[in-house]
Parts: sequence; structure tokens; C-alpha cells
Amino acid sequence: MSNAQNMKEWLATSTLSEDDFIRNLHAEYTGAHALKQQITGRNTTKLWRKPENGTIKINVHGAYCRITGLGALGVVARKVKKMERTLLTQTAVSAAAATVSCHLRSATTSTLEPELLQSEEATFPFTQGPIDVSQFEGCALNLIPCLDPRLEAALEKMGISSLFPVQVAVWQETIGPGAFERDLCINSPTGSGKTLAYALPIVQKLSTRSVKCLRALVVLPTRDLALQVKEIFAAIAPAVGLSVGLAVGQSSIADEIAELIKRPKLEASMCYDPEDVTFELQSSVDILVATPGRLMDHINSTKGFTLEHLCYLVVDETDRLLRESYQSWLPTVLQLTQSNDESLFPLASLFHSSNFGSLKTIRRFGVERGFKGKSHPRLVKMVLSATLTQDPSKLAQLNLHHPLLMTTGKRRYQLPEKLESYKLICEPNLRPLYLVALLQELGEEKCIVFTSSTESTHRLCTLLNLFGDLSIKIKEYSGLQRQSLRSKTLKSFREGKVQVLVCSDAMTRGMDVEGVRTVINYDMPAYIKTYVHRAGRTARAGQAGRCFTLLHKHEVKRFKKMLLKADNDSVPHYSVSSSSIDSLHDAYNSALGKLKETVESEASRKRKIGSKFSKLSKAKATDHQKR
Ligand SMILES: Nc1ncnc2c1ncn2[C@@H]1O[C@H](COP(=O)(O)OP(=O)(O)OP(=O)(O)O)[C@@H](O)[C@H]1O
Repeated sequence: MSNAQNMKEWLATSTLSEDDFIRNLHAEYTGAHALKQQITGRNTTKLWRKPENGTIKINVHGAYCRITGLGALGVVARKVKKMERTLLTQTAVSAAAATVSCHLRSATTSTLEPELLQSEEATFPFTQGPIDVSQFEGCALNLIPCLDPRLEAALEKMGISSLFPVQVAVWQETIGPGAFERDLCINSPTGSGKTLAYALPIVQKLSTRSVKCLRALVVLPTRDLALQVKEIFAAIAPAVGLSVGLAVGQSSIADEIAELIKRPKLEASMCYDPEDVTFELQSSVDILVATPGRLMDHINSTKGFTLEHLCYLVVDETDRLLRESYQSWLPTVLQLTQSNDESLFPLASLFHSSNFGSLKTIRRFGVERGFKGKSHPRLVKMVLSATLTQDPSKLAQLNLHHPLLMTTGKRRYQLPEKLESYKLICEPNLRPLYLVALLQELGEEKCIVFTSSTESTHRLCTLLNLFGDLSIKIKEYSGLQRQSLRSKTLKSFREGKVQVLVCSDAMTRGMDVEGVRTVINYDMPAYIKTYVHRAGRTARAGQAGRCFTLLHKHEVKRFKKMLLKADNDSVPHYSVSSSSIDSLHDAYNSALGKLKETVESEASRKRKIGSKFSKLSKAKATDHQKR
């Protein structure tokens, strides 16, 4: 069976008719065509033809297949000039293939030829023409083209004198010749400077805005991370008159609303009624950094909160955020930011948005996203991670427009250049001893210890603190704790008042703490992705760092195999002297005894609280029945 037949079969199983599919490709072509017309100023409508029988090559999962009924597109493509042809083929094919490949997963794949199924890891078409960030070099601020002098001064104030390679590469695709024409998928190692890579171009671009409204939204998975990113924006945005807001639920929602929404100025005798629609509420911020949960709270219930003027959407730690649906935050945001101005693009109404959202985004060069009644060009998206997923079905959720992959080297998993990885082999029951011996060697140095769960984080931290005179301040940092406690701990760690953080994985992605030279995996991570994010808390911004992993001898083979995925084929042994282990035995045994008591007393405290709570609920229920 030919690929064309396969595709026809797929179309038969999908909700999309062949005509609609062709129309979508056509519309994409119209977008490219309109763009060319704007750039060249020439009218080339005569090249526009309705599709006839023929074929077009579509890349699905890295393999090519042909679809019939689209020949005219090929004819048109051959006739137009080179730039336009590139736009047509890249835009139409990549966008179509993104969606097609996604649908293929749910279609009856048994009818597909083996070549369509052979690639083990599904590839997105953009992976075939990625930009290799390692080809770029850092660049002094005064040599960055078009950089606003006010931003240059703000960066210098932060102690930044040059841009890192990923920042230069992104600058080129945004403020430079790339001109924000494509959505960017940035996969660059931990600590390589991704935050500034997106913050700087967005701030520069918004610096010419005349009316304040919410134009850029950055979504992050945790509050501490959102706070960290907000601080980067807050260090540069005010220099060009922009304000930055935070929506993370750290304070009460009322306080947050007061920060985000500007209330009207009233005459002395008037009073503000939030239900009164005659008052126009406005955003107090141009840029909002948010976690999905609190973002949804504002979308659902904050008067005056709107995404209708949004120009930029950044999804940081994309793979983590896509894994969690958080009240469907992503579809909601995408729906609220969709262009519905049909006068500009009459074909827009022909789309099935759920199936071909990525084809729907048609660009207009140089037009700013505007206000009601004016044009609404597409929303620019930037998605980032140190371990960015390249699974088409996952990325398709983001409705990316002509996505461009920017990556470092060929591998998805990259470790920082100056990271040294070591393995430390010991018996499982002696791990605490080896850990303590290692911590003693590090002295006052800042260090992060990772365990595999919140429970073991708590137990290990408790045990370490029962170890007698370690003369190191050790604190727990995990998802089990209240946010206020976590933030306090992180602050002390940043200030150097705490030297060791014992962490669970969930909270540490993206965490940037200066001076962390060592990371210790107390439990071996199960996946290379986890190793990358844990180890990435050190060796940041070009600095050196070490990552130790405590292993049982049976784990060594699996560990080596895992690190090979990040191109690391030699992990040297690290040994601690047996005399220091011996000297710790007594303290360890005594700490273990105390740990048992502590755990028991904590459990009984929890039971007491639990029974008090259940008595209270019972009393309430009886009261309710009596009434
Ligand atoms: N151009 C620069 N010059 C000097 N330092 C920089 C520069 N850009 C970023 N940094 C610093 O590098 C560190 C890492 O940056 P950032 O947190 O953005 O990395 P990242 O790539 O997002 O890492 P992760 O994947 O772990 O989130 C930060 O401390 C930041 O202040």
C-alpha cells in the first residue's frame, strides 16, 4: 500500500476532511504569501492557484510520505521565488506534519508502512533544521546589535558584561533577522542562561509600547522559580518603563489583585463598585510571571484580568509543565489568546481549530498585537527546558507556529561543560555515613543533597541533624513543607546561613543559587533527565561544579548506561577514607536511635491532630443533621 493511500486512510479516520486539510495548507501558504508581499511590496496573487491532483511530501515522524490532491501547492511552490518557496514548504509542511504526526498516533497505525513507524523516538520536523547554539559565541553587550542602551546599563548593573551563546542565538531569532517570526523551542543545558535569553528580547520589544496592558506571560511550575524569574525581569524591565507582576499565590489573592489590576481614579465623592461595568479596569503590569494554578484563579475570577493583548507566551520548564494539566491551563490560555479577526484572514473561519491550531496562526510582519477592533497577529511562543521534549504529540499541545528548535549539540540531554561527575560506591545501610564523611570534607561549602522522595528527604535531614556536632547547618526543602517555610529556607541557603539543603526532586528544577559547588545524589536518580536537572544546580553560568552519586555496586552498570545518554562515558570513582567512616560509627548509631524516637513522636503527634480533626468533623456533621 502506498503512503498516499495510508494518508487517505488516516484522513478517513480523522475528524478532518481532505478538503479541510488542503484548505489548511492553502491558508498557510496565504500567510507566507502575504508576508512576502509585505516584505517585497510586490503583488504576486497571480501565482495563487487552487489545488489540483498531485502530491506533496509530508514529513511524519522523520519519514516522508506523499499525499495526493495537493499537487497545486507543489506547482505553486515551484513557481514562486526562492524565499517564498522556502516559506511555503517549511511553514506548511512543518505545521501540517506536527499535527499529522500527532493524529497518526491515534489513527490505525497498522495500515502505515514500516518506514513511517521505524523511528524509535518520534521526531518533530523542526528537529531536522535546528540551530546549534554551540556554534554561537558569547558577545560583549556593546556589540549586541540594536540593544537598547537603557537595557545595556541595567545589565551592567546586574554585573553582566556580555551575553551567553544561547542569549546571542535567541537575540538573533527575535530582535535580529529572525524578527520573532517563528516560535522558539529552546533546549539548552542547565545554567546556560535561558531566563535572560527570553527576558531580554521580550523587554526590548515591549519597550516601545505606549499603553500599559498585559503583553507578556511567563509560566513556571513552582512559586520559588517564578519568584526567581520575576527578579530577573524586575532587574531590567523598569529601565524601559515596564512593570512586572507575580501571580503565585504567595500573598492573599486580594493583595495580588491589587498589585495586578489598576482601579480607576475616583472623584472624592464617588466610591468604587467592582460590579459596575462602566469602570474600565486596566492591568498594572506589562509582564506577568505566574504559576498555572494562580494564573487560572485570575483568569476565572479576577475582574479586569485579560489575556486579550498578550503578545508573548513563555512556557519555561516546558516538559514539566506539559506533564501536569493544572485545570487545563494551557488550552485555556491558548483559547483566550486566539486571534478572531477574520477580516484580515478570511480563510481563518475554515479551520478546525482543535485539529489544526498551529496552521491557524498566520503572521503579519511588523504588526503589533492590538486592541479591540484592531488587528491581532499571532501570539509568539517560546518554550524552554534543559531537557525539552521532542515528542510531537506533547509539543502539538502548544499550538506552535513554524517552530524552530534551538539546541546545544546533537543530544537532547547535555550536562554543563564544567561539571565533573563521580560515583561513590557503598553498602546501602552505610550511605548516611558516607554522606556525612563527604559533607565533612566539603566543610562550609554550599551543597545540595537529593533523595528520591519527600519522606526520605525528611528522614535523612532529621538523621543528619541528630548526628552530633557536624558544625554544618542542614535544612530540608521539599514539597511536604509549607511555601512560607520553603521560601525562608531557600533565602537562608542563598545567604549562606544554611550550608546543606536536603531536597526532593519536585522543587529544584531551575533553582539558581550562587556558590553551589557540589550536588550529591543520595539516591540514584531513575532517569537521565532527573540527573541532568539535579546536577544542573551546580556548574552554572560557566562555573565548575561536582556531582557525586552514592551507589550500591549492583547499581553501577545501570548508572553508567544512564549517563551515556548524556554523552558521559567516564564517571570516576570517588573514595572517602575508611578512617573517617570508622570514626563516625558511634555517632551514627546514636543518631539512628534518636531518629526512631523522633519518628515515633512525630507519628503520634500526627495521629493526635488527625483524631482531633475527625472529632471536629463528626461534631459538625451531627450539628448539621440536628438542624
Ligand atoms: N550573560 C550573563 N553573564 C553572566 N551571568 C549570567 C548571564 N546570563 C545568565 N547569567 C547567570 O547564569 C545563571 C544561570 O542562568 P539561568 O538560571 O537563566 O539558567 P538556565 O539555563 O535557565 O538554567 P536551568 O535550566 O537550570 O533553569 C544565573 O545565575 C544568571 O544570573
